[in-house]
Amino acid sequence: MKVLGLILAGGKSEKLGPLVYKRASAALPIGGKYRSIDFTLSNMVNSGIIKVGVLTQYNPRSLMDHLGSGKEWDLDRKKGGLFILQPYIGFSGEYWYKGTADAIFQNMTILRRGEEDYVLIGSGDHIYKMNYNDLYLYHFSKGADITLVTKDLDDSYDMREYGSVVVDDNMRILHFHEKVENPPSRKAFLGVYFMNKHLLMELLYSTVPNGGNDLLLDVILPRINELNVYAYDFKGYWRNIKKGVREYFKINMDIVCDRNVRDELFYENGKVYTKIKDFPPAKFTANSSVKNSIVADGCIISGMVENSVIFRGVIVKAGAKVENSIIMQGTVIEEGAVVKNAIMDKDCLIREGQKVIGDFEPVILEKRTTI
Ligand SMILES: Nc1ncnc2c1ncn2[C@@H]1O[C@H](COP(=O)(O)OP(=O)(O)O[C@H]2O[C@H](CO)[C@@H](O)[C@H](O)[C@H]2O)[C@@H](O)[C@H]1O
Repeated sequence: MKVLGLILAGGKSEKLGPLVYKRASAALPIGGKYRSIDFTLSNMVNSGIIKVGVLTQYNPRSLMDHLGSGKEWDLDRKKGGLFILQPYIGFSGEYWYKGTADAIFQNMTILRRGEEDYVLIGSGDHIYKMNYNDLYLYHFSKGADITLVTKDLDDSYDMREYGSVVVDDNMRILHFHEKVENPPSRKAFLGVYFMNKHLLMELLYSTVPNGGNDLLLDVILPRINELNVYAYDFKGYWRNIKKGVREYFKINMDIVCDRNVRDELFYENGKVYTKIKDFPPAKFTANSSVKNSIVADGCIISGMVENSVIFRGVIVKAGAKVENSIIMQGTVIEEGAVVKNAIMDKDCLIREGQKVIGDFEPVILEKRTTI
């Protein structure tokens, strides 16, 4: 069975503030060396998908730079491969994507021409590890037209931010309430769809030209009773960086502090692939002290680092302290500086003795800030 992968990566994620001023959320650095999109893209490749279209729109430069030819995911290939699907100016006008359905509709050629029978749609914002083969088997066993991946969310998620799903005893979806004030259940839609490609094409042809631009709200939900739409419960770790700065911070801290999360994301069901950069190994000098942290290649640590994620090429000089923080590539923290509860974007400079201290809400320093 051949499956086409589509990754929605074009939304503007306003809740991430300065972190997405210059990049798409799908390109946000995660866990010391990855970008957010690596997780869904690697899940697809690890599940045997060899053709993937990435739908981009908002701030695509660094995302495209990261994806390149797709070789890191083994997608630079003659059959299949990686397709970056950006809006374009055509003969009869400009075509910004007006929503998720419109984005796919405008790239109908990739659906029409491909030899795949099925399509799996995911998002570049989600951090999880999943083997989609189990989803396919489930879909066929239920005789489903469409299967949506769901999860029973605990109290650490605000259910008002998610689609809330009500199912019958057989997991067929009876009701779907999109981001409502009083969600009827804690079973949330995770933004992953699986269906027959020809069904998707039919649905798009009959919806998008009539002004329905959103895949969930305009294409799927109006037909939820008419089609067999099933929920597939995912039990593993799943979070969405798009939900805000705290969520982004939490995901990184989960990777540092929770062994189960690390095992699940990085040691089960295949690897998470990413763009490799040839930095030398990290160096810890004689007076450094590093506890419960991730430190990437190219770093030179002479100070103290605790409960933090330190990306490539960061320098923490003698006597400096970094605690509960995410420090992105190329930042320099000079002698005696203190950084606590902070997210520092790339190439910042914290001068000798300066303090950058956030509280429950981490303080964010934009790219190339000097303090
Ligand atoms: N014009 C465009 N072109 C290309 N890509 C675009 C796009 N507009 C948005 N996207 C991308 O599509 C994905 C879905 O974004 P949406 O804004 O449609 O929904 P959201 O993630 O808030 O909720 C959805 O996902 C959550 C789970 O995260 C569910 O609970 C909820 O029911 C569901 O609506 C994101 O990855 C986004 O970047």
